[in-house]
Amino acid sequence: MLPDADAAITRDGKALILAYDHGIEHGPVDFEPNPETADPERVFDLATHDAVTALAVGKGVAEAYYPSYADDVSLLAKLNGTSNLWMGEPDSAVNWSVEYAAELGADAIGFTLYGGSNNEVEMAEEFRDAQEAARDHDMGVVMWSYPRGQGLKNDTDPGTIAYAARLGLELGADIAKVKYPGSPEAIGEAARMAGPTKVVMSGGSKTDDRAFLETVAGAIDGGAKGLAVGRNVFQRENPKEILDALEAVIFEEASVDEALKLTSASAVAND
Ligand SMILES: O=P(O)(O)OC[C@H]1O[C@](O)(COP(=O)(O)O)[C@@H](O)[C@@H]1O
Repeated sequence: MLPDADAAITRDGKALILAYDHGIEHGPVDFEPNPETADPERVFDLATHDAVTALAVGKGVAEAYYPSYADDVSLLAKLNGTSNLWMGEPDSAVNWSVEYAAELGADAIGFTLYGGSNNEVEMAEEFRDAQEAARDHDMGVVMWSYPRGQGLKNDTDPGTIAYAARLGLELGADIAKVKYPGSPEAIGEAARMAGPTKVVMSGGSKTDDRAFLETVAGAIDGGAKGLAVGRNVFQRENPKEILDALEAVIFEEASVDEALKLTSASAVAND
Protein backbone atom coordinates (compact mmCIF):
# COMPACT_ATOMS: atom_id res chain seq x y z
CA MET A 1 0.00 0.00 0.00
CA LEU A 2 1.04 3.61 -0.49
CA PRO A 3 0.31 6.35 2.06
CA ASP A 4 -2.55 8.58 0.90
CA ALA A 5 -3.15 6.63 -2.34
CA ASP A 6 -6.75 6.24 -1.17
CA ALA A 7 -7.23 9.94 -0.33
CA ALA A 8 -9.78 10.45 -3.14
CA ILE A 9 -12.02 7.70 -1.77
CA THR A 10 -11.74 8.37 1.98
CA ARG A 11 -12.85 11.08 4.36
CA ASP A 12 -10.81 11.68 7.54
CA GLY A 13 -9.03 8.39 6.82
CA LYS A 14 -12.26 6.40 6.71
CA ALA A 15 -14.36 5.04 3.88
CA LEU A 16 -18.02 4.50 3.15
CA ILE A 17 -17.99 2.75 -0.19
CA LEU A 18 -21.37 2.27 -1.81
CA ALA A 19 -21.14 -1.02 -3.71
CA TYR A 20 -23.36 -1.43 -6.75
CA ASP A 21 -21.85 -4.33 -8.68
CA HIS A 22 -24.72 -6.59 -7.64
CA GLY A 23 -26.20 -6.64 -11.14
CA ILE A 24 -23.13 -8.66 -12.10
CA GLU A 25 -22.54 -10.64 -8.91
CA HIS A 26 -26.10 -11.55 -7.90
CA GLY A 27 -28.33 -10.42 -10.76
CA PRO A 28 -31.74 -8.68 -10.79
CA VAL A 29 -32.92 -10.50 -7.65
CA ASP A 30 -31.04 -7.94 -5.53
CA PHE A 31 -33.18 -5.11 -6.92
CA GLU A 32 -36.48 -6.78 -6.04
CA PRO A 33 -36.86 -5.31 -2.52
CA ASN A 34 -36.58 -1.79 -3.95
CA PRO A 35 -37.30 -2.15 -7.69
CA GLU A 36 -36.34 1.39 -8.62
CA THR A 37 -32.73 0.60 -7.71
CA ALA A 38 -32.45 -1.46 -10.90
CA ASP A 39 -32.01 2.00 -12.43
CA PRO A 40 -28.34 2.92 -11.86
CA GLU A 41 -29.26 6.61 -11.85
CA ARG A 42 -31.06 6.13 -8.52
CA VAL A 43 -27.90 4.74 -6.98
CA PHE A 44 -25.66 7.40 -8.53
CA ASP A 45 -28.01 9.95 -6.94
CA LEU A 46 -27.53 8.23 -3.58
CA ALA A 47 -23.78 8.28 -4.07
CA THR A 48 -23.84 12.09 -4.09
CA HIS A 49 -24.68 11.90 -0.34
CA ASP A 50 -21.86 13.40 1.75
CA ALA A 51 -21.47 10.13 3.60
CA VAL A 52 -20.45 8.21 0.48
CA THR A 53 -16.73 8.37 -0.22
CA ALA A 54 -16.85 6.26 -3.43
CA LEU A 55 -19.26 4.34 -5.64
CA ALA A 56 -18.12 0.90 -6.85
CA VAL A 57 -19.55 -0.11 -10.22
CA GLY A 58 -18.68 -2.25 -13.23
CA LYS A 59 -17.57 -0.96 -16.61
CA GLY A 60 -20.85 -0.72 -18.47
CA VAL A 61 -22.58 1.16 -15.66
CA ALA A 62 -19.60 3.51 -15.32
CA GLU A 63 -19.55 4.18 -19.07
CA ALA A 64 -23.25 4.94 -19.23
CA TYR A 65 -23.77 6.96 -16.04
CA TYR A 66 -20.52 8.26 -14.55
CA PRO A 67 -19.99 11.14 -17.02
CA SER A 68 -23.09 12.89 -15.59
CA TYR A 69 -21.87 12.47 -12.01
CA ALA A 70 -18.12 12.98 -12.38
CA ASP A 71 -18.18 16.23 -10.39
CA ASP A 72 -20.09 14.78 -7.45
CA VAL A 73 -19.11 11.13 -7.10
CA SER A 74 -15.75 9.38 -6.63
CA LEU A 75 -15.58 6.40 -8.95
CA LEU A 76 -14.26 3.06 -7.75
CA ALA A 77 -13.85 0.95 -10.87
CA LYS A 78 -14.71 -2.64 -9.95
CA LEU A 79 -12.47 -4.34 -12.47
CA ASN A 80 -13.43 -7.96 -12.10
CA GLY A 81 -16.73 -9.69 -11.53
CA THR A 82 -18.56 -12.91 -12.34
CA SER A 83 -22.25 -13.67 -12.46
CA ASN A 84 -24.10 -16.01 -10.17
CA LEU A 85 -24.78 -18.12 -13.23
CA TRP A 86 -21.16 -19.33 -13.04
CA MET A 87 -21.11 -22.72 -11.31
CA GLY A 88 -17.37 -23.39 -11.26
CA GLU A 89 -14.69 -22.90 -8.61
CA PRO A 90 -14.72 -19.26 -7.41
CA ASP A 91 -13.18 -17.02 -10.04
CA SER A 92 -13.73 -13.53 -11.38
CA ALA A 93 -13.30 -12.26 -14.93
CA VAL A 94 -11.31 -9.07 -15.44
CA ASN A 95 -13.84 -7.01 -17.36
CA TRP A 96 -11.94 -3.75 -17.92
CA SER A 97 -8.42 -2.47 -17.90
CA VAL A 98 -6.95 0.03 -15.45
CA GLU A 99 -6.09 2.25 -18.42
CA TYR A 100 -9.71 2.38 -19.52
CA ALA A 101 -10.89 2.99 -15.95
CA ALA A 102 -8.45 5.91 -15.75
CA GLU A 103 -9.79 7.25 -19.04
CA LEU A 104 -13.31 7.20 -17.62
CA GLY A 105 -12.05 9.20 -14.63
CA ALA A 106 -11.86 6.51 -11.93
CA ASP A 107 -10.28 7.49 -8.61
CA ALA A 108 -9.53 3.94 -7.56
CA ILE A 109 -9.81 0.36 -8.68
CA GLY A 110 -11.58 -2.51 -6.94
CA PHE A 111 -10.57 -6.12 -7.39
CA THR A 112 -11.93 -9.36 -5.93
CA LEU A 113 -9.44 -11.99 -4.76
CA TYR A 114 -10.79 -15.40 -3.79
CA GLY A 115 -7.93 -16.64 -1.62
CA GLY A 116 -8.20 -20.40 -1.19
CA SER A 117 -9.87 -20.92 -4.55
CA ASN A 118 -8.20 -23.19 -7.08
CA ASN A 119 -7.96 -19.99 -9.11
CA GLU A 120 -6.10 -18.02 -6.44
CA VAL A 121 -2.76 -18.02 -8.28
CA GLU A 122 -4.19 -16.58 -11.52
CA MET A 123 -6.31 -14.08 -9.60
CA ALA A 124 -3.30 -12.90 -7.58
CA GLU A 125 -1.31 -12.44 -10.79
CA GLU A 126 -4.15 -10.44 -12.33
CA PHE A 127 -4.31 -8.38 -9.15
CA ARG A 128 -0.57 -7.70 -9.43
CA ASP A 129 -0.97 -6.29 -12.93
CA ALA A 130 -3.94 -4.16 -11.93
CA GLN A 131 -2.30 -2.90 -8.71
CA GLU A 132 0.86 -1.82 -10.51
CA ALA A 133 -1.09 -0.16 -13.33
CA ALA A 134 -3.19 1.67 -10.71
CA ARG A 135 0.02 3.09 -9.22
CA ASP A 136 0.99 4.44 -12.66
CA HIS A 137 -2.30 6.36 -12.68
CA ASP A 138 -2.20 7.48 -9.00
CA MET A 139 -5.29 5.47 -8.26
CA GLY A 140 -6.16 3.83 -4.98
CA VAL A 141 -6.52 0.05 -4.76
CA VAL A 142 -9.34 -1.73 -2.94
CA MET A 143 -9.26 -5.51 -2.59
CA TRP A 144 -12.50 -7.44 -2.06
CA SER A 145 -10.62 -10.09 -0.06
CA TYR A 146 -13.05 -12.99 0.06
CA PRO A 147 -11.49 -16.38 0.86
CA ARG A 148 -13.66 -19.10 -0.57
CA GLY A 149 -13.44 -22.35 -2.47
CA GLN A 150 -13.75 -26.08 -2.09
CA GLY A 151 -11.50 -26.37 0.94
CA LEU A 152 -12.96 -23.49 2.95
CA LYS A 153 -15.65 -24.49 5.41
CA ASN A 154 -16.35 -21.09 6.97
CA ASP A 155 -15.58 -17.91 5.08
CA THR A 156 -16.25 -15.64 8.07
CA ASP A 157 -14.14 -17.50 10.62
CA PRO A 158 -12.01 -14.90 12.50
CA GLY A 159 -8.74 -16.58 11.50
CA THR A 160 -9.81 -16.65 7.86
CA ILE A 161 -10.80 -12.98 7.92
CA ALA A 162 -7.51 -11.99 9.59
CA TYR A 163 -5.73 -13.85 6.78
CA ALA A 164 -7.92 -12.13 4.18
CA ALA A 165 -7.01 -8.73 5.63
CA ARG A 166 -3.33 -9.63 5.70
CA LEU A 167 -3.48 -10.60 2.01
CA GLY A 168 -4.58 -7.03 1.37
CA LEU A 169 -1.38 -5.71 2.92
CA GLU A 170 0.90 -8.33 1.41
CA LEU A 171 -0.40 -7.84 -2.13
CA GLY A 172 -0.46 -4.04 -2.01
CA ALA A 173 -4.07 -2.97 -1.44
CA ASP A 174 -4.75 0.38 0.23
CA ILE A 175 -8.10 -0.89 1.49
CA ALA A 176 -9.13 -4.49 2.17
CA LYS A 177 -12.86 -5.18 2.19
CA VAL A 178 -13.62 -8.24 4.29
CA LYS A 179 -16.73 -10.05 5.48
CA TYR A 180 -17.67 -9.31 9.09
CA PRO A 181 -16.05 -12.01 11.27
CA GLY A 182 -18.70 -11.85 13.99
CA SER A 183 -17.28 -9.51 16.63
CA PRO A 184 -15.50 -6.16 17.08
CA GLU A 185 -12.52 -8.04 18.52
CA ALA A 186 -12.23 -10.28 15.47
CA ILE A 187 -12.34 -7.40 13.00
CA GLY A 188 -9.87 -5.56 15.24
CA GLU A 189 -7.48 -8.48 14.89
CA ALA A 190 -7.96 -8.40 11.10
CA ALA A 191 -7.15 -4.67 11.15
CA ARG A 192 -4.02 -5.37 13.21
CA MET A 193 -2.90 -7.98 10.66
CA ALA A 194 -3.46 -5.51 7.81
CA GLY A 195 -1.18 -2.83 9.33
CA PRO A 196 -1.43 0.36 7.25
CA THR A 197 -3.92 -1.22 4.83
CA LYS A 198 -7.34 -0.05 5.94
CA VAL A 199 -9.83 -2.77 6.70
CA VAL A 200 -13.46 -2.05 5.84
CA MET A 201 -16.40 -4.25 6.65
CA SER A 202 -18.60 -5.68 3.93
CA GLY A 203 -22.28 -4.86 4.39
CA GLY A 204 -23.93 -8.24 3.78
CA SER A 205 -27.60 -9.01 3.32
CA LYS A 206 -30.15 -6.53 4.65
CA THR A 207 -30.75 -6.47 8.40
CA ASP A 208 -32.83 -4.10 10.55
CA ASP A 209 -31.57 -0.59 11.23
CA ARG A 210 -30.46 -1.11 14.82
CA ALA A 211 -28.72 -4.44 14.25
CA PHE A 212 -26.91 -3.06 11.22
CA LEU A 213 -25.80 0.18 12.88
CA GLU A 214 -24.67 -1.68 16.00
CA THR A 215 -22.54 -4.01 13.90
CA VAL A 216 -21.00 -1.09 12.02
CA ALA A 217 -20.36 0.91 15.20
CA GLY A 218 -18.76 -2.16 16.84
CA ALA A 219 -16.56 -2.74 13.81
CA ILE A 220 -15.37 0.88 13.86
CA ASP A 221 -14.68 0.67 17.61
CA GLY A 222 -12.81 -2.57 16.98
CA GLY A 223 -10.48 -0.95 14.42
CA ALA A 224 -12.22 -1.07 11.04
CA LYS A 225 -11.87 2.07 8.94
CA GLY A 226 -15.35 2.02 7.54
CA LEU A 227 -17.77 0.10 5.44
CA ALA A 228 -18.34 -1.05 1.88
CA VAL A 229 -22.04 -1.65 1.57
CA GLY A 230 -24.65 -2.40 -1.04
CA ARG A 231 -27.84 -4.21 -0.08
CA ASN A 232 -28.02 -2.77 3.44
CA VAL A 233 -28.39 0.64 1.81
CA PHE A 234 -30.11 0.30 -1.55
CA GLN A 235 -32.59 -2.41 -0.54
CA ARG A 236 -34.04 -0.13 2.15
CA GLU A 237 -37.22 1.79 1.55
CA ASN A 238 -35.42 5.00 2.41
CA PRO A 239 -31.73 4.52 1.60
CA LYS A 240 -30.91 8.17 2.22
CA GLU A 241 -31.88 7.88 5.87
CA ILE A 242 -29.55 4.98 6.52
CA LEU A 243 -26.77 6.98 4.86
CA ASP A 244 -27.51 9.85 7.27
CA ALA A 245 -27.23 7.39 10.16
CA LEU A 246 -24.07 5.76 8.81
CA GLU A 247 -22.48 9.16 8.36
CA ALA A 248 -23.18 9.92 12.02
CA VAL A 249 -21.73 6.61 13.24
CA ILE A 250 -18.70 6.41 10.96
CA PHE A 251 -17.59 10.03 10.66
CA GLU A 252 -19.20 11.90 13.55
CA GLU A 253 -18.70 9.48 16.45
CA ALA A 254 -22.42 9.41 17.15
CA SER A 255 -23.87 6.59 19.23
CA VAL A 256 -26.24 4.13 17.61
CA ASP A 257 -29.16 5.64 19.54
CA GLU A 258 -28.28 9.11 18.24
CA ALA A 259 -27.89 7.81 14.69
CA LEU A 260 -31.20 5.95 14.84
CA LYS A 261 -32.99 9.23 15.47
CA LEU A 262 -32.14 10.08 11.85
CA THR A 263 -34.21 7.17 10.53
CA SER A 264 -37.98 6.93 10.22
CA ALA A 265 -37.84 3.52 11.93
CA SER A 266 -37.12 5.46 15.09
CA ALA A 267 -40.01 7.86 14.37
CA VAL A 268 -42.36 4.86 14.09
CA ALA A 269 -40.98 3.35 17.31
CA ASN A 270 -41.59 6.65 19.11
CA ASP A 271 -45.19 7.07 17.91
O1 LIG B 1 -19.89 -12.73 -3.32
P1 LIG B 1 -21.05 -12.44 -2.40
O2 LIG B 1 -20.75 -12.75 -0.99
O3 LIG B 1 -22.32 -13.04 -2.86
O4 LIG B 1 -21.29 -10.88 -2.43
C1 LIG B 1 -20.73 -10.05 -3.41
C2 LIG B 1 -21.34 -8.70 -3.23
O5 LIG B 1 -21.08 -8.25 -1.93
C3 LIG B 1 -20.41 -7.03 -1.99
O6 LIG B 1 -19.03 -7.30 -1.85
C4 LIG B 1 -20.92 -6.14 -0.88
O7 LIG B 1 -22.28 -5.92 -1.06
P2 LIG B 1 -23.32 -6.12 0.14
O8 LIG B 1 -23.07 -4.98 1.09
O9 LIG B 1 -24.66 -6.02 -0.49
O10 LIG B 1 -23.05 -7.44 0.80
C5 LIG B 1 -20.68 -6.47 -3.38
O11 LIG B 1 -19.67 -5.58 -3.80
C6 LIG B 1 -20.77 -7.71 -4.19
O12 LIG B 1 -21.63 -7.57 -5.26
